[in-house]
Amino acid sequence: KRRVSGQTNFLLLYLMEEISKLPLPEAFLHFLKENGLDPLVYTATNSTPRYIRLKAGNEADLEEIEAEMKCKLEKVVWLHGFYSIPPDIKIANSKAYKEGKIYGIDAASGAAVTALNVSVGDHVLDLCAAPGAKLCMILDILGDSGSVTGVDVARHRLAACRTLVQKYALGDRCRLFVADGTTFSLAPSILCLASGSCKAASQEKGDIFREWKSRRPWKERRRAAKTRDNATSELTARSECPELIFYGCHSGVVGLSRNELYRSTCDSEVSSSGYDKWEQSWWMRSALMTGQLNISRNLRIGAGQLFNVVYWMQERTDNLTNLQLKLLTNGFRLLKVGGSLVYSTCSLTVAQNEDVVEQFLKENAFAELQEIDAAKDWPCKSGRIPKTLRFDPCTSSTSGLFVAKFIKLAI
Ligand SMILES: C[S@@+](CC[C@H](N)C(=O)[O-])C[C@H]1O[C@@H](n2cnc3c(N)ncnc32)[C@H](O)[C@@H]1O
Repeated sequence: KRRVSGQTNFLLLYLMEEISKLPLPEAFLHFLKENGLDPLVYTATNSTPRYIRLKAGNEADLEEIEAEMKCKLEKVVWLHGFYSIPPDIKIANSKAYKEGKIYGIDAASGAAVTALNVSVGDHVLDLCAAPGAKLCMILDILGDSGSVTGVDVARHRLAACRTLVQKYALGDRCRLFVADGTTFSLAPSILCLASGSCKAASQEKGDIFREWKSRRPWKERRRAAKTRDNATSELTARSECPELIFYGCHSGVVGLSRNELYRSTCDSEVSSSGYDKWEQSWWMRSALMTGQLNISRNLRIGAGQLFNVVYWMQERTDNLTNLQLKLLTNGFRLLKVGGSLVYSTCSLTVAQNEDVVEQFLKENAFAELQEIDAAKDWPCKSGRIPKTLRFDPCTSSTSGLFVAKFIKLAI
């Protein structure tokens, strides 16, 4: 069985190799041109290095890690704590990875987190958090302060994120909700816990959150399953009932009653008790651009479908643009006045990036684009809107990313 699947893989690789030698279809080249994209993004052989981040406190083990992985960890000079390794090196089997000393995260993603400028004590909201590379980096920077709320609509992906924060022992100040980010509306619970009135109220009730355990009591599991059932049957139920799948002992959840935790935030409260920082990242390139890549290659086999596919791409792009706008708008609502948010996508299209930013600024008078000071030494260029950034995969040696940073001026 193993031999057959090995032969199939070999055949597939061979076919992909042969297909990639064919020229890209005209309509696809036109699409790339409209978006200012170099076709090399799709035709060049992938030599982008892999990046790892050394978890804070493990700097002294660098040589030992290199010896064990049998490769040099090249310091990324423009990004603190990041190292590059050749693309063929697998980190998953290394001792350093298993012990949680290193984790894989693209340098451009690391730059997006750096742009957020997380400071001690910040309460950060990470919308679209799974699988959690950025969330881990934020928790690592925060150390023994603040909190991070991670939200993702895909339960299995957020479960992987939970495994990650536990593996890296970063979960103390983290809570994870399966929820629709377009309607999520819970303030950082740590603020509620800090206020004496909430504490007193929670002590009066029996139904309070105790220390998180992977094995939940039967009553709680049944309640979670019920929430899940509702969530799959109705979108509104999913958005209105976030499912808490993990919380650390200092995340502010322990000691709260369910009512307190699930109390929605009204706009007037947000100005003082909303999130300090907010990060939203999007996987458009894997969902859309890779789709385009595969499709474009398939098209070379069946060019007759070209127009259907271009139409499909357009329709899909429109839907995604609307969803991104909704996510941005809701996240901005939960942000404290004076707080900042970073919006990043791995899409390289104008529709998913500059168009979303432009529309968002039009609809939100109190949002202002901010210069990302740290970026002056980064291998990126300006997006079509000043102050936005683009990491081009061809020139930045990263997987590519668009980054925009906003500040909330008022409510
Ligand atoms: C590129 S991934 C995010 C990567 C992540 N920030 C990281 O650094 O590892 C995009 C995520 O958005 C999530 N997502 C899509 N639609 C969403 C929605 N409406 N609300 C919340 N999350 C959503 C997907 O499930 C997916 O996990």
